[in-house]
Amino acid sequence: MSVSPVPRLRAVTRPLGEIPELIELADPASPLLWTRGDRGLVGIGEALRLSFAGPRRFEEAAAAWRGIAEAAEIDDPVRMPGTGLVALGAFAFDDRSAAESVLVVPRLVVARHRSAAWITEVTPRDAGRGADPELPAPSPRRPWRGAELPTDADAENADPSAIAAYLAGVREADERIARGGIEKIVLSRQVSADLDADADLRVPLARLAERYLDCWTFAVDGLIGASPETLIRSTGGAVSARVLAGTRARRTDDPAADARARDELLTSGKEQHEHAFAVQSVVTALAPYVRELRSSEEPFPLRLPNVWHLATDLGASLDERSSSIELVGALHPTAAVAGTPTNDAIAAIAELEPFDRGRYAGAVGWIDAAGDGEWVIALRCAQLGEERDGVRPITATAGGGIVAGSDAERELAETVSKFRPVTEAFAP
Ligand SMILES: C=C(O[C@@H]1C=C(C(=O)O)C=C[C@H]1O)C(=O)O
Repeated sequence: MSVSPVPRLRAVTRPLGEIPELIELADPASPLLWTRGDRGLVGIGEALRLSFAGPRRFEEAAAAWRGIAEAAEIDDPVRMPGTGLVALGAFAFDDRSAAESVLVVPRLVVARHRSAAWITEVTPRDAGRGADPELPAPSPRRPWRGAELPTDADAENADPSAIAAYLAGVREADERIARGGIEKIVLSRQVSADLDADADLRVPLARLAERYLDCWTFAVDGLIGASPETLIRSTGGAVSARVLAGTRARRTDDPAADARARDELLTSGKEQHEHAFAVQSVVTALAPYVRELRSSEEPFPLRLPNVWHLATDLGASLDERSSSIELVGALHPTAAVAGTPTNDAIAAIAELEPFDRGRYAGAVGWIDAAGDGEWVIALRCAQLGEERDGVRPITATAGGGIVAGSDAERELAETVSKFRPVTEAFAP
């Protein structure tokens, strides 16, 4: 999409004297949120929405955003990451996806970074200057009835044909890998349910943010989740990323079994090998854009409430002023969510997964006028659809990397663990 004429926006940021409750300020029906621990931002209303599709979606979004940022008048005495003009975004996984990729500029942004808090109002530049933005009152909580996402094969409303298709896909992927030429294919499956159309989406967001402290909890255009995997964080020339690959379910009921699960993950040759693929794919994609790329020496165990992951953190200095969306475009899709080699893995996913991933395994995050921002891989998430007959469909997706010797039933069990953040967040 080309944005012409370029919208001319004014962003006015002012410090806040109190620390706001971000989630409470979110719109209960269409929240815009990005938060982790004592930092984050909530968007209220929309000043501008841009939509992109196809193989050039990242480039087009980066170019459109650069034009909008250059044409904007920004009054920002606070000057921290996320002050001034910001957009939240969500990008589809596949070049051929029917799902829109979007950048949304909220009309109001309320944000905090540790003990600092601020508010930003965005208006058209030609509208004239108004009074300073004021903190709005949160809307009252609505009743919550939730939805039961049938992730277990033996759940009452499970879809046996979808589970059979997933298992057949994993076996076929394993055979293709055994024949050679392709090393890893990430396969996923979907589960759906209906949610009351007037459900208060602050309920699942508060649950995710409270439980998944090491994850970014997000809500952008109906995509809601809490992801542990930082695709790219870019602030003032410093970039970082967190690569995950390798998973074991947590055994929180039995500390000794839980420690064994962690140790097995750390010592498994298969998991270490799969992890190395994923790290290499990020290093190769990032290398042309950065200097002084460094990584944690060995993969470390990342403990989440539902799973253990093998994790590697990367850090580097940005070479030129590439925007965070350009970096996302260069990195996507990593081996963690597609496989290796990338193009063969993407083709295999299109053949073996009987659905469009939409924004699952795409990118979700935010960008500011300088191009800085934070983006995660859209994992542990669900997409809400449009209202029909008083309900909104909710579809969650989870998957895992299939490599030589993967076992289909174990992979199925792993998806159940990966669905947990979302099933528990949306539960009654
Ligand atoms: C594909 C997902 O997760 C990815 C796959 C992992 C794996 O195969 O071990 C681990 C973390 C993520 O990179 C998902 O959560 O749906």
